[in-house]
Amino acid sequence: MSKSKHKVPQRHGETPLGLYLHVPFCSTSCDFCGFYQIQSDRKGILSYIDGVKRELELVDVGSRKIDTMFWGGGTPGLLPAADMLKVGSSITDALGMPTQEWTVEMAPSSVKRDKLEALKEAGVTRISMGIQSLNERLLEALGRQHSLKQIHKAYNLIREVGFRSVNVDLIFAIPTQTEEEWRADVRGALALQPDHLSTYCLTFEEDTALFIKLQQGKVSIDPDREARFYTAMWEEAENGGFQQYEISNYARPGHQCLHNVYTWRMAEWIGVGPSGSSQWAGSRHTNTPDLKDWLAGLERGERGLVDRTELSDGLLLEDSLIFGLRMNEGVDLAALERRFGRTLRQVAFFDQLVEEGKALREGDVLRLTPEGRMVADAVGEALLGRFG
Ligand SMILES: C[S@@+](CC[C@H](N)C(=O)[O-])C[C@H]1O[C@@H](n2cnc3c(N)ncnc32)[C@H](O)[C@@H]1O
Ligand SMILES: C[S@@+](CC[C@H](N)C(=O)[O-])C[C@H]1O[C@@H](n2cnc3c(N)ncnc32)[C@H](O)[C@@H]1O
Ligand code: SF4
Repeated sequence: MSKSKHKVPQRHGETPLGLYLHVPFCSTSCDFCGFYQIQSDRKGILSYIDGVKRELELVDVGSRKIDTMFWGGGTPGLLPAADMLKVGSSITDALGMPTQEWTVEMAPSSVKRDKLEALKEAGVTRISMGIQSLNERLLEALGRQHSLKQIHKAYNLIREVGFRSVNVDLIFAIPTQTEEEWRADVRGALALQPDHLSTYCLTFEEDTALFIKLQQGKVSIDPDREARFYTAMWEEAENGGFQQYEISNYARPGHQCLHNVYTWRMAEWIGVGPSGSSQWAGSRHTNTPDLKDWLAGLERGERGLVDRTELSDGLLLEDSLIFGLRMNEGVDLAALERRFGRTLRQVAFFDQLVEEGKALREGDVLRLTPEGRMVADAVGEALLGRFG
């Protein structure tokens, strides 16, 4: 596979604009999950649908179109088909259809034919399914509701209805998981023949069941084991013909998640729904995470924003470098110089990364080597504050 085939086209002119919709409902609470989610009930769902419509009335994008849309959660796929269609048309009536990509996250237990058909009819192009593992014991260790049988059934149904791209998510370094079990999970996921694979190292999020186990000393974190699992995944994915395009993401050519790529390139996005985050209109801001608080704010005619940070060129440059270096395409220092008016091609820190074998320089492009990608978090931390 040639590298060029993996390139995401660069947009010229306007910065791409994305819309993220947070759907906070779940039917269960997984032991690892720190995302804002609540148990679904009819009253909550109806007030949410109304809230999304109201929030969109407060978002003014002028004549701009949205390029990508991502419905994450929570479990967007938990909404009944008719409700998904209502939310979808509130968005497309207000902002138009996304011009390039529309992803909806589904958990295997929420996948139903009528929902998939409704989503396809509405214009969804990409389904992302959190399978997490193909090992029943590990699914249980994660507190997941679905079985292996449900994964296969849900995946086959998604393929039958037919979407342009299908992603599956896997988690690794789960307590008690062996390296061979992890390799088997990657091979098993690739055998499904998805277009995209996301692999996440298990993180212990505060207030989750697994975090409590960590505090009680019942499970532990081993960075060396995580590094071994990371390398194993890399080998298995490459053997299976998948190329990494970002630290956690692999895709067949032409199937990278554009919504994510644009956020890593520091484009603009608007987050709608409780806990939705935006990079928009000169600031980074997050909606209040609580459904009731979010609705109360909308009643008063406001989006209830918390954590507001004004965007500065320094912040955007720093994040363009941190997130850009996590992608295999790396960063084009000359392009960033043009965008931010800063000298970047002669920065000693980048030369040092090259000397240490952590990065490669090809003309104006700086990208991490495999060794560099293993320590991408540390590289990112070292970049903090350098350009602010
Ligand atoms: C918003 S979540 C959930 C999507 C969907 N509700 C589901 O469970 O299938 C998106 C993905 O993030 C990953 N994830 C969430 N919490 C994680 C954690 N603590 N450690 C590693 N990966 C995590 C999982 O792979 C999950 O599928
Ligand atoms: C975790 S990623 C990818 C999930 C999956 N692996 C895939 O490939 O579809 C989900 C996307 O949702 C966005 N996202 C997640 N939570 C968000 C929030 N609260 N506000 C805004 N965007 C969010 C992330 O920035 C990212 O672009
Ligand atoms: S992983 Fe998905 S299904 Fe599980 S609690 Fe989190 S959002 Fe809900």
